[in-house]
Amino acid sequence: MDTTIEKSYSLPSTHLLPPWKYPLNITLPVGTLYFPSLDQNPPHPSALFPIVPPRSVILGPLLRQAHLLNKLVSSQTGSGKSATANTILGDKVFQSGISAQSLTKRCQKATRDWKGRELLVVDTPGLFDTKEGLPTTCKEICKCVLFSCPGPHAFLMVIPVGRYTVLEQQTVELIKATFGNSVTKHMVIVFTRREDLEDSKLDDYIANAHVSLKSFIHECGGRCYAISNRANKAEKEGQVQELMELIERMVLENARGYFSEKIYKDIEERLKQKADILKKIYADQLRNEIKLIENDGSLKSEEEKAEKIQEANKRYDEKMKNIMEEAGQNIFEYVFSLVKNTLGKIWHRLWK
Ligand SMILES: Nc1nc2c(ncn2[C@@H]2O[C@H](COP(=O)(O)OP(=O)(O)OP(=O)(O)O)[C@@H](O)[C@H]2O)c(=O)[nH]1
Repeated sequence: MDTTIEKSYSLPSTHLLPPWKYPLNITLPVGTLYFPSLDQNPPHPSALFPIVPPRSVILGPLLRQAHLLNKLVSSQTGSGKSATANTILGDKVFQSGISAQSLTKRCQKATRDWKGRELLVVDTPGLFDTKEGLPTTCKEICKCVLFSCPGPHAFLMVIPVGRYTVLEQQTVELIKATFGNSVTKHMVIVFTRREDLEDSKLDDYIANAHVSLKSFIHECGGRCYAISNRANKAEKEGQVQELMELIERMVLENARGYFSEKIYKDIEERLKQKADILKKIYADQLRNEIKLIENDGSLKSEEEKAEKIQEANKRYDEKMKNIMEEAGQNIFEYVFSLVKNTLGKIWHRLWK
């Protein structure tokens, strides 16, 4: 299985994928799957397939609340976002474990080849963590947004079985404030610690759940799934299959669309514009460089010139390979101000 991870900030390479590839993005605590629309021009790689599969899932550490949980629920650790991401990725890619503090410090993404599809999972750290503060939280959300641009197919809200406190409710409020209310149309609730249900069914658990959880499930169109990240490998793969089927149904219900509201809206366009400008700059640079080499009197033989030109072409190719990442870095401040403006309005109200 091909699993890769990038811990530092970089953009997903979806724009550069050959047409036969279609990645799936996942974000943990809130996971998101999105399908590109078929009339996209040029069509998104995944739009080229008759049955459009989820392209990206963000398995949602969109919200990390470890410090708050520590206040209210002693010895409470993470909800299992990284563990769920690892289950989906089929490998221990992200750090997961018992800790009084959030283990995941930075937004990170990893991809997996799953049944011929590229699955992109975004794991975010301490988001909405007041200990980190608003600027750090905004920065991590920005990375998450850029990782999953032009928008994820699904947000996976990861909650352990037996827990739905005021913290989870606040988290949901924050997600909605950041991404817009329609985010729930792209949301699946993933209950971790499925084994704690023992002989009970998830339906029975939900039937007896607190009204606030029932209402949240209803908002998410009844989409929920119980997962055990402690299951053996074969069982985990079976769970991933079921979860993906659920996500695919949701994506089809959403007219195969990925989540592209609010903050995602013009980011894709800006990314493209910035990338086009950079492409032009680098193409001009290459042309000038080649001209200088051709007219360089100190280079005696044609072989010498050809070698220099080849080197210049190589440098150009390298820049082109990283063009989307560079474009993302260029618009980072813009995305940051978008997120900060939105989140700043509710941050102090929710976390006071
Ligand atoms: N029994 C059981 N334990 C689980 C399950 N999922 C996660 N865990 C455990 O719960 C603990 C926390 O899981 P993480 O994946 O680190 O949780 P997280 O939400 O990413 O946590 P932070 O990154 O610290 O915020 C770890 O010890 C996991 O092994 C599950 O389905 N069953």
